[in-house]
Amino acid sequence: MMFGPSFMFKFDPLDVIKISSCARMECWTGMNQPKIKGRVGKYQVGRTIGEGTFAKVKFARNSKTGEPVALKILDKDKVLKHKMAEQIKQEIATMKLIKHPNVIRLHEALVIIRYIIIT
Ligand SMILES: Nc1ncnc2c1ncn2[C@@H]1O[C@H](COP(=O)(O)OP(=O)(O)OP(=O)(O)O)[C@@H](O)[C@H]1O
Repeated sequence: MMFGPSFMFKFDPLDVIKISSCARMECWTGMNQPKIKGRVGKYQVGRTIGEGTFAKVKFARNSKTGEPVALKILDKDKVLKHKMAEQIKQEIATMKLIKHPNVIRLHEALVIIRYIIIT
């Protein structure tokens, strides 16, 4: 297959992973013996700690600082099916602005870039 100027890349903004401060005591007490199963960027990812309607939440640890975090992987198919993309984008934008000791801090939202080649 030849790739030329008639091809373009379309990034899908829905493959999102959210990294927040972890609100579970076990995240902090288990910090010294984490069962790390994989890696996403600078985060070492461990076991699943919760599941919601649209996402699975896993224990993770910032490999540079050692800080435990909650890594939330959104289920793209469910998000699309329930037309929740706009609401999730809005939630991310709002959470980034909130810095309060009693509110979970959203550290970052990573877009997992995949591409579809359009001819
Ligand atoms: N920052 C966090 N720290 C620790 N545990 C978390 C964190 N975020 C989510 N969880 C756990 O993961 C579960 C699923 O979270 P999620 O945000 O996907 O859904 P939910 O808020 O419980 O419900 P819904 O899907 O209806 O919004 C939570 O119930 C909680 O147990």
